[in-house]
Amino acid sequence: MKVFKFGGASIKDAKAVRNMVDIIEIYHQEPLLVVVSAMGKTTNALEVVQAAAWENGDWKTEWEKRKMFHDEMMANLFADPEHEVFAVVDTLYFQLEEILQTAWEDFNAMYDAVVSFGEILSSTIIAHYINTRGIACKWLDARSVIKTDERFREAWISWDMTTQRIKMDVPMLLEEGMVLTQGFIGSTISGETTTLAREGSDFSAAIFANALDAESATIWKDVPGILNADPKRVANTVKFEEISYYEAAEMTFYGASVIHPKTIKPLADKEIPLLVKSFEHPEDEGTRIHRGLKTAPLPNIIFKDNQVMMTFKVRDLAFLNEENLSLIFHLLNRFNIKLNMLQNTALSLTVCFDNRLEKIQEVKEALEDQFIITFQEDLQLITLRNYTIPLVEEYSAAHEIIAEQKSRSVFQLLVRQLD
Ligand SMILES: Nc1ncnc2c1ncn2[C@@H]1O[C@H](COP(=O)(O)OP(=O)(O)O)[C@@H](O)[C@H]1O
Ligand SMILES: N[C@@H](CC(=O)OP(=O)(O)O)C(=O)O
Repeated sequence: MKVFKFGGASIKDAKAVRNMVDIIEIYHQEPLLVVVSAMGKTTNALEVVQAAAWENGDWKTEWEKRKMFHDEMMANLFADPEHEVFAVVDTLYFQLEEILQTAWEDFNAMYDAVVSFGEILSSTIIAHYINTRGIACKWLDARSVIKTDERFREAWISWDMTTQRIKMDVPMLLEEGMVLTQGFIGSTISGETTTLAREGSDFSAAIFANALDAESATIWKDVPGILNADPKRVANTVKFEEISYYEAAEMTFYGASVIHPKTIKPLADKEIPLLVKSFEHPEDEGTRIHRGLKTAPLPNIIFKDNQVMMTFKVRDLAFLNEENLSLIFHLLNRFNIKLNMLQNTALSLTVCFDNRLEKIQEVKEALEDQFIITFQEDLQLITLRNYTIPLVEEYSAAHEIIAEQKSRSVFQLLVRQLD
């Protein structure tokens, strides 16, 4: 069996959804599980709705716009205005409005309950539409099989339970037709909705592929495959025909946003190839990520925006020893901060991480007694993997460099973010 994943860009309007189903039509004769994300920018919109509702502000204006977006999508896809999908989606709207009017104690739990509706709505509409195209399609609520802990907004998978449930439920459904489910969402043991962190639908596809021992997982994107850089930022990019799991894992770690970083491991563990293909040109080869390549890795350029650099300096002239370092790392881990670069001297440690709301304040409050803490925002991290000297010179000359670091294959420049 195969697993496909279609992200927000591939289902951003009715034309895109029709194109997605054209692709499915080619493959649905063999067992197929399809994971979808929310349509277009719905997740961003629902984040705004939820934040407004949390503050008892005006959530209705943005929500009405999102409802209209989905209504227009359905009007475009379903010729029959009496089609049952309209009533089903109305019920979902009603459920979400109830959630938005509930008094929540935990911001993150409320976030997951609300934002997950992006995927629930898209999968409901698309499953009905696929059926109208004469393809048998079973809708699966991913929350019934993807089980997680209670870290709302960035939940961790309970692997044993998830694998067991997928193995128990999905093969039966696949006997009746293709299965359509949601990326990004799961639930706790007690049934509360969780999400796997932004852009987590690629990871969901990898989880399903792993549990079902799929022959391959295909992620359909608006690019021809994995390129040596984001084509939105760099001209004349080159597509990789194939790369190793190792290369792909490193690229995503440093911030190549084409695939979610957690996607690679579940596939590599079972040696399931990952194909990244263009939904605009489905006949083209795309990029194949698999095991054991001997080819020399090519240079690639990766950008990470909105970085903060933080320096911890000892308060006396005692050196920054292992005990100090472990205290800092322990707290960074507790606040779920992933370091993108780090440097140390005898008296200080400098780290760089994604500048997310409240993180700087949390770290400062926790460690200010022990260290002098300074920080600088609005930075960009540029990672040049398998770099060449001319590439380093080109990027160094074009930016104001705040810090830099190099190893044998990776050159990192922390620079002031250009507008
Ligand atoms: N190395 C890269 N190769 C290809 N695309 C990249 C790369 N790095 C970043 N991207 C960006 O990833 C985008 C596709 O990912 P994303 O927008 O998350 O898709 P979706 O949300 O539809 O799953 C591309 O449009 C491109 O701008
Ligand atoms: N809809 C979620 C999950 C996701 O992965 O989306 P996409 O596949 O469009 O990146 C998000 O926007 O974060």
